[in-house]
Amino acid sequence: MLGLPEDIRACLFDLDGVLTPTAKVHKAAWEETFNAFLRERAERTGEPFVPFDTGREYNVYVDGKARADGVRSFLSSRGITLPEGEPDDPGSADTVNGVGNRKNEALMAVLRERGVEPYEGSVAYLRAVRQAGVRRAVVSASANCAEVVRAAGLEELLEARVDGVVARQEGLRGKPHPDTFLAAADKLGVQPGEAAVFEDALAGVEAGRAGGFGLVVGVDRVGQSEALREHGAHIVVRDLAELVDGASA
Ligand SMILES: O=P(O)(O)OC[C@H]1O[C@@H](O)[C@H](O)[C@@H](O)[C@@H]1O
Repeated sequence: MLGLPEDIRACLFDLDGVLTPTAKVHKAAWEETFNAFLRERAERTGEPFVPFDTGREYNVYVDGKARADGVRSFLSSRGITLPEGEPDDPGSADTVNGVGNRKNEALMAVLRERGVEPYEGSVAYLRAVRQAGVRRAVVSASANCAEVVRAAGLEELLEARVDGVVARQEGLRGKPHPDTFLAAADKLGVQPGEAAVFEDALAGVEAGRAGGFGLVVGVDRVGQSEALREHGAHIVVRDLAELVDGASA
Protein backbone atom coordinates (compact mmCIF):
# COMPACT_ATOMS: atom_id res chain seq x y z
CA MET A 1 0.00 0.00 0.00
CA LEU A 2 1.26 3.50 -0.91
CA GLY A 3 4.39 1.86 -2.35
CA LEU A 4 5.67 1.26 1.20
CA PRO A 5 6.82 -1.94 2.93
CA GLU A 6 4.29 -3.06 5.58
CA ASP A 7 6.41 -2.15 8.59
CA ILE A 8 6.80 1.53 7.59
CA ARG A 9 5.13 3.76 10.21
CA ALA A 10 6.47 7.18 9.17
CA CYS A 11 7.36 9.15 6.05
CA LEU A 12 10.13 11.77 6.10
CA PHE A 13 9.83 14.17 3.18
CA ASP A 14 12.43 16.53 1.83
CA LEU A 15 10.80 19.85 0.86
CA ASP A 16 12.37 21.59 -2.15
CA GLY A 17 11.80 19.38 -5.19
CA VAL A 18 9.79 16.73 -3.30
CA LEU A 19 6.79 18.57 -1.82
CA THR A 20 7.19 21.91 -3.63
CA PRO A 21 8.75 22.94 -6.96
CA THR A 22 11.08 25.34 -5.12
CA ALA A 23 14.21 23.33 -6.03
CA LYS A 24 14.12 25.23 -9.33
CA VAL A 25 14.01 28.57 -7.54
CA HIS A 26 16.96 27.60 -5.31
CA LYS A 27 18.91 26.46 -8.35
CA ALA A 28 18.27 29.71 -10.25
CA ALA A 29 19.23 31.81 -7.21
CA TRP A 30 22.48 29.88 -6.83
CA GLU A 31 23.23 30.29 -10.54
CA GLU A 32 22.71 34.06 -10.38
CA THR A 33 24.79 34.39 -7.22
CA PHE A 34 27.72 32.15 -8.17
CA ASN A 35 27.95 33.63 -11.67
CA ALA A 36 28.07 37.19 -10.32
CA PHE A 37 30.79 36.09 -7.87
CA LEU A 38 32.81 34.18 -10.50
CA ARG A 39 32.50 36.94 -13.10
CA GLU A 40 33.71 39.60 -10.69
CA ARG A 41 36.58 37.36 -9.61
CA ALA A 42 37.57 36.63 -13.23
CA GLU A 43 37.65 40.35 -14.01
CA ARG A 44 39.80 40.99 -10.95
CA THR A 45 42.29 38.15 -11.46
CA GLY A 46 42.32 37.94 -15.28
CA GLU A 47 41.43 34.23 -15.09
CA PRO A 48 38.72 32.99 -17.50
CA PHE A 49 35.08 33.14 -16.37
CA VAL A 50 33.71 29.58 -16.19
CA PRO A 51 29.99 29.76 -15.35
CA PHE A 52 28.35 27.65 -12.64
CA ASP A 53 27.00 24.43 -14.15
CA THR A 54 23.40 24.02 -12.98
CA GLY A 55 23.51 20.34 -13.93
CA ARG A 56 26.47 18.48 -12.48
CA GLU A 57 27.93 21.16 -10.20
CA TYR A 58 24.55 21.97 -8.63
CA ASN A 59 23.60 18.31 -8.13
CA VAL A 60 26.95 17.24 -6.71
CA TYR A 61 28.06 20.22 -4.61
CA VAL A 62 24.99 22.24 -3.62
CA ASP A 63 21.60 20.50 -3.88
CA GLY A 64 20.16 19.32 -0.58
CA LYS A 65 22.99 20.75 1.53
CA ALA A 66 22.81 23.49 4.13
CA ARG A 67 23.39 26.94 2.63
CA ALA A 68 26.94 27.49 3.89
CA ASP A 69 27.92 23.88 3.09
CA GLY A 70 26.79 24.46 -0.51
CA VAL A 71 28.90 27.63 -0.82
CA ARG A 72 31.99 25.95 0.65
CA SER A 73 31.59 22.74 -1.27
CA PHE A 74 31.15 24.37 -4.71
CA LEU A 75 33.86 27.01 -4.27
CA SER A 76 36.38 24.47 -2.98
CA SER A 77 35.71 22.36 -6.11
CA ARG A 78 36.94 25.44 -8.03
CA GLY A 79 39.96 25.82 -5.72
CA ILE A 80 38.48 28.88 -3.98
CA THR A 81 38.49 29.29 -0.19
CA LEU A 82 36.68 32.20 1.46
CA PRO A 83 36.68 33.27 5.09
CA GLU A 84 33.51 32.19 6.93
CA GLY A 85 32.49 35.72 7.94
CA GLU A 86 29.51 36.34 10.21
CA PRO A 87 25.90 35.10 9.80
CA ASP A 88 24.66 38.66 9.19
CA ASP A 89 27.33 39.57 6.61
CA PRO A 90 25.87 41.71 3.81
CA GLY A 91 25.42 40.05 0.41
CA SER A 92 28.29 42.16 -0.88
CA ALA A 93 30.83 40.49 1.47
CA ASP A 94 33.23 37.96 -0.09
CA THR A 95 32.73 35.46 2.73
CA VAL A 96 30.91 32.11 2.90
CA ASN A 97 28.07 33.80 4.79
CA GLY A 98 28.05 36.83 2.47
CA VAL A 99 27.70 34.67 -0.67
CA GLY A 100 25.01 32.58 1.07
CA ASN A 101 23.11 35.70 2.09
CA ARG A 102 23.33 37.07 -1.46
CA LYS A 103 21.74 33.85 -2.70
CA ASN A 104 19.06 34.06 -0.04
CA GLU A 105 18.11 37.59 -1.13
CA ALA A 106 17.71 36.33 -4.72
CA LEU A 107 15.64 33.36 -3.51
CA MET A 108 13.33 35.42 -1.30
CA ALA A 109 12.69 37.98 -4.05
CA VAL A 110 11.35 35.24 -6.37
CA LEU A 111 9.37 33.41 -3.66
CA ARG A 112 7.68 36.65 -2.56
CA GLU A 113 6.83 37.58 -6.12
CA ARG A 114 5.56 34.18 -7.28
CA GLY A 115 4.36 32.44 -4.10
CA VAL A 116 4.53 28.64 -3.73
CA GLU A 117 2.17 25.98 -5.06
CA PRO A 118 2.89 22.42 -3.89
CA TYR A 119 3.14 19.48 -6.29
CA GLU A 120 -0.38 18.05 -6.67
CA GLY A 121 0.91 14.47 -6.54
CA SER A 122 2.71 15.20 -3.27
CA VAL A 123 -0.42 16.65 -1.67
CA ALA A 124 -2.39 13.58 -2.80
CA TYR A 125 0.30 11.30 -1.35
CA LEU A 126 0.46 13.21 1.96
CA ARG A 127 -3.32 12.91 2.29
CA ALA A 128 -3.26 9.18 1.48
CA VAL A 129 -0.46 8.60 3.97
CA ARG A 130 -2.31 10.53 6.68
CA GLN A 131 -5.46 8.54 5.93
CA ALA A 132 -3.46 5.32 6.37
CA GLY A 133 -2.31 6.45 9.83
CA VAL A 134 1.35 6.85 8.81
CA ARG A 135 3.25 9.69 10.58
CA ARG A 136 4.66 12.58 8.49
CA ALA A 137 7.61 14.98 8.85
CA VAL A 138 9.40 17.43 6.60
CA VAL A 139 13.21 17.28 6.69
CA SER A 140 14.91 20.08 4.79
CA ALA A 141 18.32 21.73 4.74
CA SER A 142 16.57 25.02 4.13
CA ALA A 143 16.32 27.72 6.77
CA ASN A 144 13.29 28.95 4.79
CA CYS A 145 11.43 25.65 5.20
CA ALA A 146 8.73 26.82 7.65
CA GLU A 147 7.88 29.80 5.45
CA VAL A 148 7.69 27.69 2.27
CA VAL A 149 5.58 24.99 3.99
CA ARG A 150 3.17 27.69 5.17
CA ALA A 151 3.05 29.44 1.79
CA ALA A 152 2.31 26.09 0.10
CA GLY A 153 -0.50 25.32 2.57
CA LEU A 154 1.11 22.09 3.78
CA GLU A 155 1.30 22.81 7.50
CA GLU A 156 -1.73 20.73 8.49
CA LEU A 157 -0.45 17.68 6.62
CA LEU A 158 2.91 17.59 8.43
CA GLU A 159 3.41 16.73 12.10
CA ALA A 160 7.08 17.57 12.59
CA ARG A 161 9.75 19.71 10.97
CA VAL A 162 13.53 19.40 11.06
CA ASP A 163 15.04 22.14 8.90
CA GLY A 164 18.06 24.42 8.61
CA VAL A 165 16.96 26.43 11.64
CA VAL A 166 16.38 23.37 13.85
CA ALA A 167 19.65 21.80 12.67
CA ARG A 168 21.58 24.88 13.78
CA GLN A 169 19.75 25.04 17.14
CA GLU A 170 20.26 21.33 17.86
CA GLY A 171 23.79 21.06 16.41
CA LEU A 172 22.76 18.51 13.74
CA ARG A 173 25.06 17.89 10.78
CA GLY A 174 23.46 18.55 7.39
CA LYS A 175 22.84 16.06 4.57
CA PRO A 176 24.59 13.85 3.37
CA HIS A 177 24.91 13.09 7.12
CA PRO A 178 21.74 11.36 8.37
CA ASP A 179 21.35 13.51 11.52
CA THR A 180 18.33 15.57 10.44
CA PHE A 181 16.38 12.51 9.25
CA LEU A 182 17.25 10.63 12.46
CA ALA A 183 16.04 13.59 14.53
CA ALA A 184 12.74 13.62 12.61
CA ALA A 185 12.21 9.87 13.14
CA ASP A 186 12.89 10.43 16.82
CA LYS A 187 10.37 13.30 16.99
CA LEU A 188 7.74 10.99 15.44
CA GLY A 189 8.65 8.17 17.83
CA VAL A 190 9.75 5.60 15.22
CA GLN A 191 12.95 3.66 14.57
CA PRO A 192 14.87 4.48 11.35
CA GLY A 193 13.97 1.06 9.94
CA GLU A 194 10.28 1.96 10.33
CA ALA A 195 10.60 5.19 8.33
CA ALA A 196 10.74 5.97 4.61
CA VAL A 197 12.79 8.89 3.26
CA PHE A 198 11.68 10.84 0.17
CA GLU A 199 14.46 12.82 -1.51
CA ASP A 200 15.31 14.46 -4.84
CA ALA A 201 18.92 15.41 -3.97
CA LEU A 202 21.97 13.16 -4.18
CA ALA A 203 23.11 14.34 -0.74
CA GLY A 204 19.60 13.54 0.54
CA VAL A 205 19.38 9.93 -0.67
CA GLU A 206 22.90 9.42 0.69
CA ALA A 207 21.67 10.66 4.07
CA GLY A 208 18.72 8.26 3.90
CA ARG A 209 20.98 5.30 3.25
CA ALA A 210 23.51 6.38 5.87
CA GLY A 211 20.73 6.48 8.48
CA GLY A 212 19.60 2.90 7.83
CA PHE A 213 16.06 3.94 6.92
CA GLY A 214 13.56 1.27 5.88
CA LEU A 215 13.06 2.71 2.42
CA VAL A 216 14.78 5.50 0.49
CA VAL A 217 12.63 6.84 -2.33
CA GLY A 218 14.45 8.93 -4.93
CA VAL A 219 12.23 11.57 -6.56
CA ASP A 220 13.58 12.36 -9.99
CA ARG A 221 12.34 15.64 -11.42
CA VAL A 222 15.44 16.39 -13.53
CA GLY A 223 16.46 13.12 -15.22
CA GLN A 224 19.02 11.82 -12.70
CA SER A 225 17.38 8.52 -11.72
CA GLU A 226 20.59 6.50 -12.22
CA ALA A 227 22.59 8.87 -10.02
CA LEU A 228 19.86 8.75 -7.33
CA ARG A 229 20.08 4.94 -7.32
CA GLU A 230 23.90 5.02 -7.20
CA HIS A 231 23.77 7.40 -4.22
CA GLY A 232 21.36 5.23 -2.24
CA ALA A 233 17.75 5.30 -3.48
CA HIS A 234 16.03 1.90 -3.23
CA ILE A 235 13.41 2.98 -5.77
CA VAL A 236 12.99 6.06 -7.96
CA VAL A 237 9.73 7.77 -8.96
CA ARG A 238 9.10 10.87 -11.04
CA ASP A 239 6.23 12.05 -8.87
CA LEU A 240 4.73 10.84 -5.60
CA ALA A 241 1.40 10.37 -7.40
CA GLU A 242 2.95 7.16 -8.82
CA LEU A 243 2.92 5.75 -5.29
CA VAL A 244 -0.68 6.57 -4.43
CA ASP A 245 -1.74 3.50 -6.42
CA GLY A 246 1.21 1.50 -5.16
CA ALA A 247 3.20 1.66 -8.40
CA SER A 248 6.96 2.31 -8.41
CA ALA A 249 9.52 2.75 -11.19
O1 LIG B 1 19.33 28.66 1.78
P1 LIG B 1 18.29 27.82 2.41
O2 LIG B 1 16.89 28.26 2.11
O3 LIG B 1 18.53 27.65 3.86
O4 LIG B 1 18.38 26.40 1.74
C1 LIG B 1 19.48 25.52 1.85
C2 LIG B 1 19.39 24.45 0.77
O5 LIG B 1 18.12 23.81 0.86
C3 LIG B 1 17.94 22.74 -0.02
O6 LIG B 1 16.65 22.23 0.15
C4 LIG B 1 18.16 23.14 -1.47
O7 LIG B 1 18.22 21.96 -2.22
C5 LIG B 1 19.46 23.91 -1.65
O8 LIG B 1 19.56 24.49 -2.93
C6 LIG B 1 19.57 25.02 -0.64
O9 LIG B 1 20.81 25.64 -0.77
